[in-house]
Amino acid sequence: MKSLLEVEALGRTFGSGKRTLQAVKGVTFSLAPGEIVAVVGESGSGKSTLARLILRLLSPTQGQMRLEGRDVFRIPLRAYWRMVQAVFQDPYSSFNQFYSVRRLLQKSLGLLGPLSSQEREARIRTALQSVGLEPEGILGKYPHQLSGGQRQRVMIARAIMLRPRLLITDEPTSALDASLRATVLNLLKDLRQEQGTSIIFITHDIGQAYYLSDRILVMHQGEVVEEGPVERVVEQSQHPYTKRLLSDVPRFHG
Ligand SMILES: Nc1ncnc2c1ncn2[C@@H]1O[C@H](COP(=O)(O)OP(=O)(O)OP(=O)(O)O)[C@@H](O)[C@H]1O
Repeated sequence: MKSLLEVEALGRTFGSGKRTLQAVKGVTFSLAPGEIVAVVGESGSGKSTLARLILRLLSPTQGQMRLEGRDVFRIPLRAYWRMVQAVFQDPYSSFNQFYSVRRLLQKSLGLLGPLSSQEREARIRTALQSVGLEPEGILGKYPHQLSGGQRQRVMIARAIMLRPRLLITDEPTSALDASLRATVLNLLKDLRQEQGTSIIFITHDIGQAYYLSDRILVMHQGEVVEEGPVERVVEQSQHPYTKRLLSDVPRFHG
């Protein structure tokens, strides 16, 4: 199958001289349309830097990326963000606190160009309902009036409202309790099923990666040390670092 995204020898260095830190090193992988790939690794392994590079919030110091065969850096940013959207772990810092939920969502819809007001309202309502939020109760509220779980779901609604080809999620369930966590994971599955969205699911939780993804990339100190179909990586991991990550998850023992 033709790839949606190809990432080739991607790298990012911070600082210079003795203080140089290579946060992402030579990362190469591709993502098929409708595929869910988990990126797992401990804190500091470079997962969020990789997400920011793919989203073009940060420039790489090495490597290339192609989206549907096109050099990513030749695609205008607005057009790129119509195709590639993200959900981060801390929605509070990503929202303008002075905007109501309605205004936040309308602003994002601006990326799609002119839409009729009925179309805008319909997209916003459908997106909120699909993350289990009642539009009437939430549209007039401001970020500080929402719970952490509600903010996280508004952020997911905002991303999926644009119907991106690729969704990057960075610890999207970290602010949620167990039942909402399951809701969000199932929502991501449905999104792939119904719209064929590809997903890069970043997590330190290998259990969630196992539940949701087709393939896993294991990152350690900026590099991908192991990659493969989820069952293979979990059941017959090759790299000592992956084995160590798995040994921290009680339910995978035996
Ligand atoms: N803007 C920056 N300037 C300098 N160093 C940075 C910057 N951003 C990230 N780093 C460093 O790059 C390394 C990788 O960080 P990154 O946030 O990508 O890891 P992570 O795997 O996402 O961790 P976490 O799970 O804690 O979010 C870390 O050592 C971090 O301190």
